[in-house]
Amino acid sequence: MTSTLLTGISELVTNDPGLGRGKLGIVDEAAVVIEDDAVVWVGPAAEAPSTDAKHDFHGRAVLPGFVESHSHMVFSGDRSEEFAARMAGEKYTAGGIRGTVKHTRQASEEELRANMRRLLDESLRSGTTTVECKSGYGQSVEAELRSLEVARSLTDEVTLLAAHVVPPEYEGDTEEYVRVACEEIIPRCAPLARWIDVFCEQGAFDEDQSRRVLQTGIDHGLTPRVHGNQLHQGPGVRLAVELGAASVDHVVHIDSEDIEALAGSETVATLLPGADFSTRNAYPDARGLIDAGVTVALGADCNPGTSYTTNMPFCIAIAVRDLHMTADEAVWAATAGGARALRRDDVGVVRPGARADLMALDAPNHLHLAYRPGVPLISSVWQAGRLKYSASEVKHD
Ligand SMILES: N=CN[C@@H](CCC(=O)O)C(=O)O
Ligand SMILES: [Zn+2]
Repeated sequence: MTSTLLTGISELVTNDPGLGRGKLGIVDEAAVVIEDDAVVWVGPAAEAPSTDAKHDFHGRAVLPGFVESHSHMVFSGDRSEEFAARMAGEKYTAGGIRGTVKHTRQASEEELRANMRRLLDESLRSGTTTVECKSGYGQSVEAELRSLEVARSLTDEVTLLAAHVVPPEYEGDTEEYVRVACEEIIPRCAPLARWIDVFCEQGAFDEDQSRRVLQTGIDHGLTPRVHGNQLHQGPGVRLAVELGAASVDHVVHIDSEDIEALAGSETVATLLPGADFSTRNAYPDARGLIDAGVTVALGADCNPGTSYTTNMPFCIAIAVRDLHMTADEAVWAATAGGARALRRDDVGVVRPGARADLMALDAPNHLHLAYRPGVPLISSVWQAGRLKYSASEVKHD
């Protein structure tokens, strides 16, 4: 077993208040020792133990890799025209998902896998080392099975989004599609997933239909997560809390009772500001949620309809500028918050025993993630103890 000392760290974000300052557990002039895929030591560089090898970050800030707890990366097709129409004044509706269902059903498994791999590589280059991925653009037994096979070949965090939209063959008969989802899709697909999700929204699935889908998933061993309150005030948040969901995601159109329900629960509120940006939706009341004691995660929500970005630093910048989160809150939400939303304690933190998922910034501290929006600050990314990405240098001839 080779031990490697990571040193030259101007500021280390550990997300463990027992290791350093504040909620981010910051250690200045820090070092980290990794062995195989795990962190084995964290502390001030001056106290670092001797190791077999050494890597110098030359004064960069180092953080845990981002934990993306909400993505839809198994799809085919392009909806740039829909985006352009929205920017020209059209409203986003759940119906746009059907176009992606059509293309995804027509694509080969290899095409779907190549597309997801491309998006995962893109995520990694912007610092993301853990990615949850949903099905939901198949909406038939065969197409959902294929989507889940693709997702689980590339990530451990796989979600069966059995009810994302009513597919064209059941148009006008949502009840019949919910029956198919509960009696056919979920029983066949559940062994391939960890989570069950539903789009609880006007134009998608109502409270009762969403409850049946989630409960069927629970009966088949899956843990619920919910798309709720994205486009309208509705029952999503309260349903998520009632069923003990790990997370309710979007939570834009909420009231004080929703906040109260979340504050007294184990359900994380996952904010997806990239989707609100690209749909010209309102932004969620992050301050109201955080100040009430709700655990908040940030996700990029990569999907072809509402948020075709994998870039967590972009979401952090919006969260700070427009959701009025502090940079510390936004960085925590994109790392430890995402881990909470996935009920994981081995990622989103840098402490002994955690998986060695780290990123170095071309910056002296984490504030630069919000302070320098749009700038590719990610200098290198380590996943499970291996250097997976290193930014190339500009050539000066
Ligand atoms: N809101 C539902 N699902 C996706 C959008 C899917 C789509 O438009 O293709 C989301 O998280 O924003
Ligand atoms: Zn989504």
